[in-house]
Amino acid sequence: MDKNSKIYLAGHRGMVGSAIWRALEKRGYTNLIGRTSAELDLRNQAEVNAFISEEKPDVIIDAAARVGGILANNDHPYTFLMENLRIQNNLIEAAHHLEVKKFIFLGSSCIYPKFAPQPLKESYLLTGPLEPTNEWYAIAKITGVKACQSIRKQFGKDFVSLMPTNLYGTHDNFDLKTSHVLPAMIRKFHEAKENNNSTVELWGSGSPMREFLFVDDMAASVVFALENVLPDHLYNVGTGVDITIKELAEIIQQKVGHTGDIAWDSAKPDGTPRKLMDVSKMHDLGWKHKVDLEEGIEKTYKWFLENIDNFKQVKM
Ligand SMILES: NC(=O)C1=CN([C@@H]2O[C@H](COP(=O)(O)OP(=O)(O)OC[C@H]3O[C@@H](n4cnc5c(N)ncnc54)[C@H](OP(=O)(O)O)[C@@H]3O)[C@@H](O)[C@H]2O)C=CC1
Ligand SMILES: C[C@H]1O[C@H](OP(=O)(O)OP(=O)(O)OC[C@H]2O[C@@H](n3cnc4c(=O)[nH]c(N)nc43)[C@H](O)[C@@H]2O)[C@@H](O)[C@@H](O)C1=O
Repeated sequence: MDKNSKIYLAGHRGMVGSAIWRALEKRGYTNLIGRTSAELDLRNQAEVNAFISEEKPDVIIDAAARVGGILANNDHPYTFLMENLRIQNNLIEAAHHLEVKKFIFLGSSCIYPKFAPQPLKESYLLTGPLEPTNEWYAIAKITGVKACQSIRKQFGKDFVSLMPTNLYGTHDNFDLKTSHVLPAMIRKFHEAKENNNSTVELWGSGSPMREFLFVDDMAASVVFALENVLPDHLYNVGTGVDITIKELAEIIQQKVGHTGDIAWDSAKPDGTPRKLMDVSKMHDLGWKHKVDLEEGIEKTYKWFLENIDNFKQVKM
């Protein structure tokens, strides 16, 4: 990939988008473009078409989406289904008409069936029912995967989908109503420590298992997909290692230095029992994560402390 290629990074201010932007700059890419949602609402097809036909990017990376943790997904099914369909359809269609050289779509591990064998292979897609707490978001993401696959099949274009496992890291969402579990735990344990070690309330039973990938490793996988023609349309991106939510809580509690109790709120959903990725396809091509969970949590907690006064507000 030519370092002067014009790359439009949709969602460049998000947790993942900002990490991809940093990774591309570090790698020497000089012609990056990004727009905030206030500047360009990707749900609006006319705005997207006008922007893409004016800018004519060589590459589009789609890291823009309506994103949230288990409760936000469960409580706002229409928003997660329709906003994601609109954003990705507008980008994919505009990219197809413009004849971009490459399109990279980011999905999520929740596309796989709730009770699929573990670890999850890419071939398990559409082999069983989805996890109900995020089936709406998952259906939007599956549609994105299929749109990219169909463009490859019908027109031979280089559209590729990466399916990240649960991500976390710098620029994460620490809003407790909409965040994912890892940033929520950092904030809850930190605030409880500041509050003289009061009890921390966490959701569900603590027994579900999750796999966590640090966001800079995710960004490296996107750069890898940009710089290589991947032979297939769909690739899992993760560490291949998972832990229980209870074990995660114990690690974060210790890193943050909280010594109080944990209470598990059984009125909140557990979600899928397990969704460990089989990452052998990406490993075989040469990408592998570098940051282990403990190091990633330390980096994220450091960023949390440095940015405690400016967290993003997420409106649902
Ligand atoms: N976080 C995670 O654990 C996981 C994330 N993913 C996927 O990774 C991608 C990035 O997620 P992440 O960085 O965590 O999410 P964030 O919420 O941090 O960022 C989302 C980005 O999307 C942009 N966006 C949202 N709606 C619109 C819109 N209508 N018009 C224009 N831009 C919009 C936002 O722009 P702005 O800031 O300008 O409003 C923001 O930059 C998504 O596709 C997500 O599904 C997959 C698996 C796990
Ligand atoms: C990336 C992925 O993210 C979402 O799926 P999820 O993995 O279930 O999301 P989560 O990170 O919010 O929760 C993981 C586990 O952790 C438990 N948990 C405990 N205590 C808190 C807590 O305080 N906050 C949150 N959010 N969860 C908590 C929680 O009950 C659950 O058992 C999808 O909707 C979808 O968006 C998607 O693809």
